[in-house]
Amino acid sequence: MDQLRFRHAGEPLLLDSLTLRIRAGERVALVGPSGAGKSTLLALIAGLLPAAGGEIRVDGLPVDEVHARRLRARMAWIGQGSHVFAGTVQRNVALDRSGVRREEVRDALALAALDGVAQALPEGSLGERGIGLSGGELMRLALARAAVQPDARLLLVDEPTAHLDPRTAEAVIEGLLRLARDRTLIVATHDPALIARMDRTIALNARDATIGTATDTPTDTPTDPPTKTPIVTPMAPPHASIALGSAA
Ligand SMILES: Nc1ncnc2c1ncn2[C@@H]1O[C@H](COP(=O)(O)OP(=O)(O)OP(=O)(O)O)[C@@H](O)[C@H]1O
Repeated sequence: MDQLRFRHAGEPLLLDSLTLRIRAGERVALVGPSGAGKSTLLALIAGLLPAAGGEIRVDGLPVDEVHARRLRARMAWIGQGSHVFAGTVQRNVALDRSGVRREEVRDALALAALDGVAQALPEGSLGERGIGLSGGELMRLALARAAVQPDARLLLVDEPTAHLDPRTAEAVIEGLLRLARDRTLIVATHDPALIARMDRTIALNARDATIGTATDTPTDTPTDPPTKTPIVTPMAPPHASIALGSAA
């Protein structure tokens, strides 16, 4: 993205002159204090919010109304607010994709470690058996949904381990890493365990610091804690874009 600017209606500028390049297959943690704009940036990348200036490109295509439909198919949004409808976990994974094969759903459930609850009815669904799912299982349901979208090469993930106990969080992280093997991953998170598993950390500063400035840090090894002295890496032209992982 190049010189990206954004403000919520009636609010001060939240992101200013944000220039980033994310390469195909990279796993990137978007970090920063609450309110720094991590979820907002994910929504901008997804084309759910219009930028006030600058440009975001995904796989060379500008994220705008003209390309919205094509790009939507290339992205998957994974968040705790994922909607569930009345029906089993298995049906919730298949959604209304008429082309999805039974084996693909089975593989997606296995990837998200949901095979044991394939026939359960998520909480809030209207079925008779009302077994319900935990927060971690709902997050893994969102992972499994992304897994049956072969064209979704860019995973936009919002706080996948928030409010989860460490064991469940680890299961979600493992599922996410398996899913991201041949895809590009951008994850907004505060979780050091998840940050440590990413290739790179991009830190957004709070509004009262330098508005929307990003600092960019490689995450050296999985065992290293997130570094406290991020290196600012100004992007050389061509200012870029987010490239998508190639198909497996
Ligand atoms: N629809 C909206 N209208 C106005 N302001 C909004 C809207 N959505 C978010 N904001 C504000 O924009 C700022 C950034 O919010 P955002 O959710 O992107 O932050 P975040 O870094 O993801 O925070 P957290 O870590 O708490 O999830 C916050 O100050 C928030 O109150």
